Amino acid sequence: MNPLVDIRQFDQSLWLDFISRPILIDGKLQRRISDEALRGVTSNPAIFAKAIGDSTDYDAAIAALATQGKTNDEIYTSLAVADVQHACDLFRPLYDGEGHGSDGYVSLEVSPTLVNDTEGTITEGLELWHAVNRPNVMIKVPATLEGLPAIRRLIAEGVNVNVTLIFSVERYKLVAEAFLTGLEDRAAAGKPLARIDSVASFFLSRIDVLIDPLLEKIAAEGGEKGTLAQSLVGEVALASAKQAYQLYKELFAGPRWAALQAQGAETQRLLWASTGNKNPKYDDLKYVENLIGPHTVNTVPVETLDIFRAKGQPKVRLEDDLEQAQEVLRRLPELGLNLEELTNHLEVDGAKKFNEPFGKLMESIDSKRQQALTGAVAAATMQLGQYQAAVDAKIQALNQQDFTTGFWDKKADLWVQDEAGQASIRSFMGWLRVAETMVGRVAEIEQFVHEVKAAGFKHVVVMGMGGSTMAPIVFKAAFEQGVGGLPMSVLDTTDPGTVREIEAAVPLADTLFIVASKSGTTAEPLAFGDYFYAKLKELKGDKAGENFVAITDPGSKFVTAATEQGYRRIFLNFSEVGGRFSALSYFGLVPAALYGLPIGEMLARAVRMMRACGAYGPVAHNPGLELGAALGVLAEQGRDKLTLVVPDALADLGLWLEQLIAESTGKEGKGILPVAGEPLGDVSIYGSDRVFVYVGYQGQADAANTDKLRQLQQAGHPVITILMQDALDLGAEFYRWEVATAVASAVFGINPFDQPNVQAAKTATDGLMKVVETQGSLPEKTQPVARENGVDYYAAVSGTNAAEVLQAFFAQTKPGDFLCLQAYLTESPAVSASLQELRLRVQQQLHIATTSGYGPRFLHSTGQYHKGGPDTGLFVQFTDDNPQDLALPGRSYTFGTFKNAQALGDLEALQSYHRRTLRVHLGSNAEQGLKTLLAALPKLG
Ligand SMILES: O=P(O)(O)OC[C@H]1O[C@](O)(CO)[C@@H](O)[C@@H]1O
Ligand SMILES: O=C[C@H](O)[C@H](O)COP(=O)(O)O
Repeated sequence: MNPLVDIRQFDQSLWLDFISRPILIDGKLQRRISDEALRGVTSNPAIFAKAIGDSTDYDAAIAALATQGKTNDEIYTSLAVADVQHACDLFRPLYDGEGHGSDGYVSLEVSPTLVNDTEGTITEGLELWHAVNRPNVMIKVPATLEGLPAIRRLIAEGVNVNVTLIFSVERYKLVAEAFLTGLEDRAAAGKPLARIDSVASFFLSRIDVLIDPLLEKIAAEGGEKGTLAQSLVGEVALASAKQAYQLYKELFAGPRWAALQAQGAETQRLLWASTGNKNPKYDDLKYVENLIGPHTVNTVPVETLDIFRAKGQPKVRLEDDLEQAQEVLRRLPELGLNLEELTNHLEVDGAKKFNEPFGKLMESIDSKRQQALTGAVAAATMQLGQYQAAVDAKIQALNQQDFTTGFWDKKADLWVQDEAGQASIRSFMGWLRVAETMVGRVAEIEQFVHEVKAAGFKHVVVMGMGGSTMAPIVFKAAFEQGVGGLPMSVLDTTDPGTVREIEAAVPLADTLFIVASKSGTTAEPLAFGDYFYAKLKELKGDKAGENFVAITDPGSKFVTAATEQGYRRIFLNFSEVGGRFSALSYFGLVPAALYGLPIGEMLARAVRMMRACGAYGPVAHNPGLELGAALGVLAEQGRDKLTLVVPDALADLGLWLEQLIAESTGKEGKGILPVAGEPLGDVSIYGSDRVFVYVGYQGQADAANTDKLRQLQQAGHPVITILMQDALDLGAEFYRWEVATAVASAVFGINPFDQPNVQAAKTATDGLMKVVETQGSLPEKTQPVARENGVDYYAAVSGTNAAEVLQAFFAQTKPGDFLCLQAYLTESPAVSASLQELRLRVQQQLHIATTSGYGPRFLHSTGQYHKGGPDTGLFVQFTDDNPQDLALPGRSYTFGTFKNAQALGDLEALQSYHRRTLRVHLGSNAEQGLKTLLAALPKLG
């Protein structure tokens, strides 16, 4: 038995007189709707003042909006509208359902400053109606004399209206009249009347709060009047309500109403407001239990609702003792109390009660806004030596050309001149403002996180390739798991050993799997999804889908598949945001929020960087443009190896930057090669093809790196330093680097948003997989040139043993070349250490840049540069026997075969571009095989 539910049998609807972002996010409001028959929500300026002004819940959003240049009013409206929209969406099933009974509404009030302004109320009422853009919002308009014509007009416009601040039966009559006339105006204009709902909010406790002390004073004076006054104490509000209800019954009967009703009109129900008891002498449920009657609403504060749940006695009482109620109102004048005058006072006071907290709220928003505007983005120090003049000239030229304005206007001719290229560029510029859009989606994502935790999930696995998983990889390394977050793993390889490791490490039944693929067609994430879905099916049968979430573009085939498989949630990203530019969209933010990171703050920092980059008006220095111009000019002058130096915790930032820069710029034989994970060595080992970029933290000494960088700079190498305040600045840095990459691409005259040469490897892999499907295995096309100690060497160079082949392969090196290690192996500290050693030896002996990546991850990242960039790479591919291979459910091949096909396909692609390649097959033990190779490696150079 729950009184909150039982009250429904008396046709009274309970609404909640409160709203705040936390109750929207943490599932509390949803639970009240689903479990406790809550049927609507009302807000008012004082409620928002409490929710926004007295908490830090909205601070990140305020900062982001302030940075966008919004005024205090705009910030308030944006926050309130977002909450009301969110609540409307929670009530939407009720509103749309058969038993809606004119419920499912959320009310939003016009500014309390408009209480005596008819035109202002109409304008703002319509603005809010359009801004919320939900059929189940009610716009709250005060029942002042100036409010009445606004009510009529808004109703005629088809806006649902909650008339607030009604304190007397007389005024209620005028309110109902405004409603009826509004409907008649609408009918006369030939517009439909159905589903235009309105409530008349009659304020109760405030009446007693005003009148009781007056009555008590008279009572204290004694005599007959005193006795009468004593008998009326605490009775006036309820008596007014009862009389109003009788009037309601009269007004919504008879021919006038029948004519409107025939056209589908609904009555304007009475809503009991101000029903939280304010007098400790009274029962807490005084304004709830006594006002239960058919076709009425009571909007109840949280505390009162909880008391009613605990001990409420629902029963129709609204028409009890009607005569006595009349008597109460009739006899007041005998005591010299003029109810009309008194309630006028309540009206003035009511406006004040909303205006004062609203004013304080605006002051608090103002100070938070000012504070946000003082925040600066991390400065980039550029020590460019002999290149400084050329870079400055480029920046000046870009500024003269007003590049920043053109950039924000999406002028594609800043990059390429052909029409098809320009159209493609324009269609991928959604990332420019995606952070702004996501500011408005933070609450939705946080609500999802609560839902996931409430459902008992203990772990998250994000599965995808390239841009769909890079940001989560960075977050996991740069941040500790956040308070209230879930442990997170990322799967971005078809390597069976890694798949097994992840499977063994997570509690399968309690793990949420996120399949992230923009296109929804990338082979790897679909395979990961199939694999773990089959595992979950074994555990949970038809409920397997509960453990799966998709992030993909609208309309992708994957949307259909995920829907059919009953995925818990499908987040639709934005087709105009490309994979490597998607860190600040659902792809980065959903995993970040599940991991417990404050995504609102991260977005606020990103928006701050947007502002610095000219998103909201001209800027003297655009940090993204300046970095991009420097990188572009330096690359054109031969400094095309962007050597990233970072403290340990930021090591994985290199993976993200590698994809962004290499996949965007590495085409048409041009590009910037990101070199990540190469420890800094002696000045003497570096060629004149390097630019060093240090990304670290302010105030955190990193002497080993900074000393070496100083020496490099003194030796004439360009050095760029960016110092973040903390890891949350990654939001800003993602944005800075995205702009810089786009600008550097403009310097090269290329389209940064396509990846034409990635396809070559995919096509070759697809061809090989067809062979696997028909013949059962991959074709073995070539023989090794050398085979030694269980390790096979495949190359175009000749040699009779490992050392000779390695010698001959590396003998092809020219200054300005780079070594690229491609490891299609299970990632492990031992494998990584051997790869590092190989890099180090080559770097020290041949003085070339070295890169290293695990396959197939890099195929969706630096793979573009390998084939599309300049022909300066020496590629060493490592494969093994996949000793721990795994079958792929419903397919004729294993993860291992799939990975082998990817390796072989890419090798074919590299060779078709005449790249210098060496494939080393390490046999059954990759760790041992790498050591064997290192032992065989002769002195180079
Ligand atoms: O998100 P999707 O469509 O699965 O693509 C994954 C990755 O593959 C690429 O398209 C390259 O193959 C990347 O640009 C992208 O980030
Ligand atoms: O919608 C109505 C108002 O929000 C509310 O009931 C005001 O109540 P109060 O008198 O407790 O402020």
